Amino acid sequence: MGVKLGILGLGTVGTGTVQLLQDKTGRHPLLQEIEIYRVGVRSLDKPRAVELPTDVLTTDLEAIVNDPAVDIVVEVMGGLEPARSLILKALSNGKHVVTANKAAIARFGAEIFTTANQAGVYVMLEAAVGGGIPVIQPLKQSLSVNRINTVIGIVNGTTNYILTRMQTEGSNFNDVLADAQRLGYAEADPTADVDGLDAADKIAILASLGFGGRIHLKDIYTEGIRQVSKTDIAYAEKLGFVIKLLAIAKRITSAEENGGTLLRGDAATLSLSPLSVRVHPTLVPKVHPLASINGVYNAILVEGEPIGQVMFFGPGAGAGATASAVTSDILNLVAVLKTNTAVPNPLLACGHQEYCQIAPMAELITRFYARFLTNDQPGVIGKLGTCFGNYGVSLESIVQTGFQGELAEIVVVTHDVREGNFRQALAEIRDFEAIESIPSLLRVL
Ligand SMILES: NC(=O)c1ccc[n+]([C@@H]2O[C@H](COP(=O)([O-])OP(=O)(O)OC[C@H]3O[C@@H](n4cnc5c(N)ncnc54)[C@H](OP(=O)(O)O)[C@@H]3O)[C@@H](O)[C@H]2O)c1
Ligand SMILES: N[C@@H](CCO)C(=O)O
Ligand code: NA
Repeated sequence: MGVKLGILGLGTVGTGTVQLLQDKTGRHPLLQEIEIYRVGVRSLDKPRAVELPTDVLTTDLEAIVNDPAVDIVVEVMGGLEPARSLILKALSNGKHVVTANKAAIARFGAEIFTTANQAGVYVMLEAAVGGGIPVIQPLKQSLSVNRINTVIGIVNGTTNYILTRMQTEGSNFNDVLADAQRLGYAEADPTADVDGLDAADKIAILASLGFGGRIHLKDIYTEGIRQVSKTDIAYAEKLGFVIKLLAIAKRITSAEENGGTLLRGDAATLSLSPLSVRVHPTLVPKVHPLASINGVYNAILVEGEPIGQVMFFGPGAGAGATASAVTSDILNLVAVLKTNTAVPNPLLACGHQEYCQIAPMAELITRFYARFLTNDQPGVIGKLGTCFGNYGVSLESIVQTGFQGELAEIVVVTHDVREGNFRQALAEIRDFEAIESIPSLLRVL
């Protein structure tokens, strides 16, 4: 008997998934076991790129998740509701779920995984982060024995495309965004992408898997790329950096907490020490592996002990790539159904109960890049240096190369500093008579 799928949504990802399921030749033989039993959509009148028997397509999505014949529900409709309720209903009805919906998982993961565990079924979400890139299963399975220290990702293709074009063309954010929208690389409402919200959803999921606890989205510091200017991209270039929107989850070591030199903590300390989880544009040294990830591509760098660094790279979106992840999840579940074991596989299930402790941004130890517009007076650089010194902020470089009209432009890169100290220094500097404005402030990897 075949495994019956109820697919919710037949848009980009749903269509890609149906195409993959219908094109079995040369792929894994388990695909033969799968029947596309129902596909739920909003409108039956829309033209579709795939052919399905007439009784398969329906607008009654409730009926799909309540149908006893359906074994696996594939949620590729997106949005928060009714996606959340339909996932919960499917799980309560004893169906496994595959979803590509990072927004729903990042917000409702706690109730979704609790419901799945109570019902003894699995929620698979490989497509939710990094699209086609295998990163969820590697974190859950292949890397599970590692003590994860850092997960850093370029996890939003739209913003990486915009920043790459700004870099290569020397263009403004607004011009590139408008062009990206015209070409279909950015959505009409680009908020979730350009303001970093999509990346925050994704790093919440990755951090939860990497560090073994739940994450409150509200605890993630999130800054998008609207403020990144072509001036900063040009300065970064001169200083040996590119600007990327990074999503970062990092274990803060006890030594960092104490503001001291880095030491590797023991297991007990690591399990208790808080995380830094954040999304922001970042100056990345050109020699760093993430610096060369361009265009719509995504990459996720994981650093763990004992493995060291591993990087996952590939297409973070698109019909075929995302369908690859969705369909691999489906195959995993078909294998589970065929082996018919009553004992849940702890490497497939998500059993986190506790929430991770997230450190406030003021405690972050990082390098900073800052650009100042000042009146061109004697002693300004000296005063900046002295004020930073008073707050324990050590400067790695300070350059004054350009002018913006009458105003001199001074760019500073710091050594590692405590963010709180740096901001205290900046508050004082803002009041200097010679300082006109501080147009940019970016963290440096
Ligand atoms: N696109 C990508 O490359 C990509 C990559 C990774 C993850 N994802 C995730 O995958 C999910 C789907 O994305 P997508 O790009 O495929 O979206 P999409 O093209 O907008 O397709 C959404 C589909 O869901 C159906 N739908 C939506 N709301 C519905 C409702 N209330 N009732 C019935 N049907 C409804 C739509 O029906 P109609 O066709 O009748 O309108 C459509 O078929 C999202 O969670 C997204 O974040 C997408
Ligand atoms: N909007 C997302 C799509 C994949 O989640 C991006 O730009 O990467
Ligand atoms: Na993925």
